[in-house]
Parts: sequence; C-alpha cells; structure tokens
Amino acid sequence: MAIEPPFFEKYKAILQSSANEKEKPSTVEGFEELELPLIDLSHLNLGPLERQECIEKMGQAAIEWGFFQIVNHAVPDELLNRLKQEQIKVFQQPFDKKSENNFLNLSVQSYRWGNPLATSLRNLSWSEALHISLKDISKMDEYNKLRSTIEEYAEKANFLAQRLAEYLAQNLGIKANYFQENCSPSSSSLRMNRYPPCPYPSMMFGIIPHTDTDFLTIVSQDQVGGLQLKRNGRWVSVKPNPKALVVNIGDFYQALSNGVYKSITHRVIANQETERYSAAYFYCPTYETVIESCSKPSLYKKFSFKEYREQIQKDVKATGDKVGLSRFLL
Ligand SMILES: C=C1C[C@]23C[C@@]1(O)CC[C@H]2[C@@]12CC[C@H](O)[C@@](C)(C(=O)O1)[C@H]2[C@@H]3C(=O)O
Ligand SMILES: O=C(O)CCC(=O)C(=O)O
Ligand SMILES: [Fe+2]
Repeated sequence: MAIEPPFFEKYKAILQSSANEKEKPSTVEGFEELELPLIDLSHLNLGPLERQECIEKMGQAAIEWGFFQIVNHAVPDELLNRLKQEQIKVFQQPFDKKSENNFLNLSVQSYRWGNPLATSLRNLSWSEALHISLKDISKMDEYNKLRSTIEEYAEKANFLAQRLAEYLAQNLGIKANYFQENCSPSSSSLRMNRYPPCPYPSMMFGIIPHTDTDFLTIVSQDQVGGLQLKRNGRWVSVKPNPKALVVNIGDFYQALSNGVYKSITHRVIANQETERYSAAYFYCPTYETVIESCSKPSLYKKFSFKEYREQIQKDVKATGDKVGLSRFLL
C-alpha cells in the first residue's frame, strides 16, 4: 500500500492547465544561502553583561530578521534524533491509514497533506504533516514510541519557548508573567513535516509561503535544507546548522510588539532527490487569549486566538491561502 499522498492525482489538472502559465513559483533558481543570527544561550549564564548582550542580540534579530538560530539550548541531541526516527516511522504508514479520521486517536485533520483545495500552482505544497494540538496528546495512541517522545520533547520545547518569549519581552517592557498567564503546555502544538522528493520542484513548493500563527516557533530541521525566508524583498535560503534550532517570530508576537518584532514570510522549496523532515513547535496562547499591542497607537485591532484561527480557516477555504495579520490592521 502506498505511503505517499495522492499529490499527482490531485495536482494533475492544475499542472496541466498551468503548463504555459508565465507566473510559475520558479523555486529552483540559485538562492543566496545565509546563516541566521546565532544566539548562544550559554551566554545567559556567564554574567550580567553577557546576559544583557545576549538578550539584546535576540531582540535585534527579532526586529531585523524575524528569525534566529539558538545553540546550547539544552534540548538533548539524543531526544531530537529520537523524535526524528519516530517521525520517519509514523509517516511510513500507508496513506489510507494516515488519513483515517481517528488516526492515532488524534482529532480530525491532525494528519494533513499538501493542499487538496489548491486551485493554482501558487498554493501547491508537496509535503505531509502531522499537526498535533498538545491538548490531544494524552489521548493519542502510543505508536512505537511516538507519543512518549513527543511528550518528552514538548515539555522541553515549552520551557525553552517560554524563556525565549520572556527574554524577548524584556526589550519591550512587556510584563514578566505575560506568557505564563496566557500560555499553557496544552495550548501549543507540534507540527511534524515530511517533504518527499518532488518530481516537479520548479513548479511548486514543499510548503507554500506563509507566516506562523503563534508567538514564536522552534524548528528542528535535518541537514537537507530548503527553508527560505523573505528578506528585504528577496528569498534567501537558511543554511542548516546541525547544532542549532531555528526560532522564528509568529503573527501574535508581531501584534503584541506592535510591529516591532517581525513575523516573516517563509516557505520550503521542493527537492527532486532528497526527502526532508522538520518538526515545528508552535508556542501559542489559549484560545480565549486576547492579543493587544504593548504600545500605542496600536497598528492592530485586538483579537482573540479563536477569532484569528477562524479567520484563517475562512480564508484558506475561500482562497487556498492564509491572509493573516493584515486582516486585523486598524
Ligand atoms: C494551506 C495552509 C495551511 C496553513 C496556512 C496555509 O495557507 C499555509 C501554511 C499553513 C500554516 C503553517 C503554520 C501553522 O501551522 C498554520 C496554522 C499557519 O498559520 O500557517 C498552518 C495553516 C494551517 O494548517 O491551517
Ligand atoms: O520545514 C521547515 O523548515 C519549516 C516548516 C514550517 O514553516 C511550518 O511548519 O510552519
Ligand atoms: Fe512556518
């Protein structure tokens, strides 16, 4: 039984009708490969000066790049490798099994692939994902050691994400317990991505350009590469670093910081030869949390996570794509 989602069957009509389209995603040009600003978290424990410098460097990266990479983050390599091995095993299940409504006893739509609603080349993704809301984790089936490994990882990622969010808040004068009050380990989610080799890498993406719906995301990626971000109007590739986790600012931190920290559009390009894996931990507030800018005059209307998510779902249904924060501009 096939493990791959029916990409070809679902995308065939779009690929055929767009053969002569001028505006192709053209994802295979030579892109500049950049190293993200590197934040060494061990500097937080060196002394007050080094600590302050490290926090300021993180803030500067969130302002200028919306992305940075962290080393000495205290998440053991052994745990990251184990998570990847479990991730490989679960995606090796037949597609029919993965797409069952109660797969692993998770909620419907935890398993997702590509974009079955796509209407044009612009929103075709050649990837599959297991997007697990951590409030569902206790009822998830143990598949090999997947659930227990996710539980172990989510605890570390939650601790790390809260610390990063708090350091970033210091530069803006946001109160120290803001994240403790509005986020809980079960309000975040973990998205495990698999990017199978794609026969049409110049025609579509691994994952289409988007911003993340959260305060910040912690990404563990393998060495294949393919993550790109929009920097000064140009797409640039992120150089994989085996020692580092990638951190990016999400829409909620952009709104909370009143546009000071940037939720940057990013994407993953498709690769013809090599399969790629990544795991993104989305640090999110509870659904009821109302996000309001920390300074005035505010660029954005207040909105709850619930309202924001409902708006995304509406937009994805109508256009195949997320519109995002611009919907909430004042
Ligand atoms: C088709 C899509 C699903 C997605 C919104 C998008 O248009 C493109 C990116 C996807 C993503 C990735 C980050 C978050 O997981 C997410 C919730 C988001 O805001 O953008 C998802 C969206 C989703 O799964 O609904
Ligand atoms: O695969 C990656 O490197 C990034 C994935 C991503 O952007 C996401 O899951 O939101
Ligand atoms: Fe993302």
